[in-house]
Amino acid sequence: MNAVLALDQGTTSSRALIFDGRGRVVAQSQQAFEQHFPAPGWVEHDPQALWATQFETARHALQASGFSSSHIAALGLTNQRETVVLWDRASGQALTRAVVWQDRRTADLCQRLRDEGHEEEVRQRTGLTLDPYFSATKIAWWLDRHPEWRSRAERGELAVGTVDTWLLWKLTEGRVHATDVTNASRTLLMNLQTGQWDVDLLSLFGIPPALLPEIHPSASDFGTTRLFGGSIRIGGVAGDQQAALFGQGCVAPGQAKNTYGTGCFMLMHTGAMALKSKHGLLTTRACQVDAQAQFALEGSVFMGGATVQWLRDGLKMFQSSSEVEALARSVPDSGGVVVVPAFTGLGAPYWNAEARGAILGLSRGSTQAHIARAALEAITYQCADVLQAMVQDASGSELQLSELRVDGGASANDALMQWQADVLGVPVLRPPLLESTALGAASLAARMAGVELQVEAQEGRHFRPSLSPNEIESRMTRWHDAVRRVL
Ligand SMILES: Nc1ncnc2c1ncn2[C@@H]1O[C@H](COP(=O)(O)OP(=O)(O)O)[C@@H](O)[C@H]1O
Ligand SMILES: O=P(O)(O)OC[C@H](O)CO
Repeated sequence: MNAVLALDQGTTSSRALIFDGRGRVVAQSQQAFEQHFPAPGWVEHDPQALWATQFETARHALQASGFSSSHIAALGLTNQRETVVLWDRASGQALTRAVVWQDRRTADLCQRLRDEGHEEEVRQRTGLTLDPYFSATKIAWWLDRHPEWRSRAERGELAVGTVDTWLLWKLTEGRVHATDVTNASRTLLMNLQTGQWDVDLLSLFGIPPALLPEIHPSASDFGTTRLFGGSIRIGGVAGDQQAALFGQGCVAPGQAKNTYGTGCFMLMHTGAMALKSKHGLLTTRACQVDAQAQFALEGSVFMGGATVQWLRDGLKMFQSSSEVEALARSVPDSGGVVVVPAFTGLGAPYWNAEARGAILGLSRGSTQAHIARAALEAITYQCADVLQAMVQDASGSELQLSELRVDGGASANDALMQWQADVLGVPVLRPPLLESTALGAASLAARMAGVELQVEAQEGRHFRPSLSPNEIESRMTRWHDAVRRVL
């Protein structure tokens, strides 16, 4: 059988999808889990909840499909990146909650390392910036506060990993402690060129090598799981944003996608070339399917769909995220209101961990609808800043961005996509299947199992830009003025 099971462990939910040989979804299951906010700026997940929801969704999807494990050619795993888990190798139990990518508790440590002059060296070696977003300072934070954990880590009794590594350990019942290059490239510990842990970086962050998993290409042998009745081969692992890039078919230099989930993550494939950004973007690994390393430029925006969650849960404007579209469309414009959703600082291209959110331009006539519209526009402006940086970085090279492919939960919002095309001045293409992340993981696994998915080309929806260059400029100027104020 050519069916493939994809597990997508995201920031707010775990999903499992079963694809047939043509890349069609034959069954799926999704479960949300609790978000923990123990202190301002802290975000944690219970590792056991990540595993339990992921395992349950896989079981449900298999049940719903009517397939048994013998029908599944391979399993592909994709995950929220940077989030780290620490566990005891003997018991397989986590020592503490996972520290999530959005968590800002290590802002001071990052600042200290910057003050000591390490920023440039870290950027050269990893392609990343010294920001609490990435895994290394989160691990250092644990070991600095728990000397006994450090001693146990040095003795090889503990294991650390991004979420893929934790789930692999669970799926293989402790037989495999591994990750792939895309996930490892988000830790601040992997040398971008060699694709291996960098001993100087391990020493800079004080991380014992015995804690870390092996790094493999994204399509490779990650062992087998026997938890679903038979034996299923795990053939693909990738961070969710790189998996989406692969799933959108962006495998050639210049092809780009933007995923609108909790955050927004725009990635442009740059082929075998690690393009260094001069405009605040990250250089990262794209999915690797053979011996050749692949690279991408990335702009990470922390508050994407999470801005809509805040309107829903924080301001109680509506019950379901999808209601934001009608509310925002009920006014012709934002009435001069600008929302800067810097709730957890600002990511690319600003990289400011201290900035906090603001609503500007309020008048007596401002309503919920104006704020909702301004919040959606803020998502599009943040992505426009990233695209602008990407175009500047790519100028002078052969990379040409002619359209932006989109996916993720919030890309279902037509208004958001139209306003996005408007401020980008570039067509936005939305495929019929928004689950590019899971499809990417499935394609990697299928490839490893030798059963390439024959995905049928299907017409997506195009959103074409409709604003004049002057209008784009005036909106972006107003946005940049607001950003300057929160910085
Ligand atoms: N119609 C919509 N308009 C705007 N935002 C939406 C819409 N539907 C979902 N969202 C937002 O998209 C996010 C969920 O997308 P998803 O891809 O499932 O995220 P993740 O993988 O980060 O968990 C949530 O933040 C939600 O508020
Ligand atoms: O879980 P998502 O889809 O919000 O993605 C999270 C990113 O991987 C964080 O870098």
